[in-house]
Amino acid sequence: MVQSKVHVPAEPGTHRVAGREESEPALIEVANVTAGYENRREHTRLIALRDVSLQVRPGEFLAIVGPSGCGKTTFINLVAGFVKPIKGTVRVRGREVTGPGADRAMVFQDYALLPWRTVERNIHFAMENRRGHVPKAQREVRVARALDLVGLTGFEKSYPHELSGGMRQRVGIARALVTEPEILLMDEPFGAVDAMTREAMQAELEKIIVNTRQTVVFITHSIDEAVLLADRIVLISKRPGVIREVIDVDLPRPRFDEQGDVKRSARFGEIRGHLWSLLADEALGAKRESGS
Ligand SMILES: Nc1ncnc2c1ncn2[C@@H]1O[C@H](COP(=O)(O)OP(=O)(O)OP(=O)(O)O)[C@@H](O)[C@H]1O
Repeated sequence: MVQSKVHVPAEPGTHRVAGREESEPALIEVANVTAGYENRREHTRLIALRDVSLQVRPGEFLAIVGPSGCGKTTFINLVAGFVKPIKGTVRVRGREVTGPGADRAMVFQDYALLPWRTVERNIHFAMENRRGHVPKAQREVRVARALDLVGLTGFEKSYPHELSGGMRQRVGIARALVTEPEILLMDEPFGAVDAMTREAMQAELEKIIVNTRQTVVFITHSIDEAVLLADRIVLISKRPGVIREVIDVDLPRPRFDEQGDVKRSARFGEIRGHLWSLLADEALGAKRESGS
């Protein structure tokens, strides 16, 4: 495995968010994982990730970036329990992941809402399919709280087709939050919304996780989004994916304010520039290999 940790020196006065110190035991532990997909018809196997090891601390916001097809979704699906490793182990709180569980919830890029259900019924749906019965009164309270967190109070009776893309994605986030999972897995959640909505949703997500203190694994194709949201950024190189670099983002929080100070800071520019050059290098490497 190629795993280096670049040291982009920290600015004096910046600090880590409480509860995210290096010494804390890992919440998610991915150890020497190789994962891929069988093609039964052709008796072949595609290796998507090779010998990946990574630990995520409780309350940490981890962003995953890398070229298309490098295995980002495969990584998140391993943690979700949708994909099983060929080699290695994935553990959450020390217990091996053998399938999906109530401690993890996924937010998908395409919202994955049920069109025939109202907003509140879509959110209830997440609790209907969980082991461990939540009493009805408590379910109502949880739905109201999740809607409040994503700023959708008042839209309980609306149907998905009556909402904008950004609002639909907020329903997707509320549906993940309502089960009160320890870990939020987000696969390019803002990829389908316009730039303005995306910024607003990034700010909202930061507020939510400050409130809930959830651990987040977040896939994005946007360098700015990764730097704005993450405590650490993992760069996966082209297939078969290996971890090329892990970057600490030591920008102070909250990172979203009316003046947009963080985005204008020299430190933001430094980290962004570093990530850009790594990704450009990946893209050039892929071009060289394909001979174009
Ligand atoms: N269900 C599947 N069956 C077969 N191959 C798959 C399957 N899912 C993914 N792959 C392959 O595994 C590799 C990694 O895919 P993955 O979706 O994890 O990449 P990604 O980094 O998330 O890509 P993107 O950024 O384009 O979403 C790709 O070559 C893809 O074609």
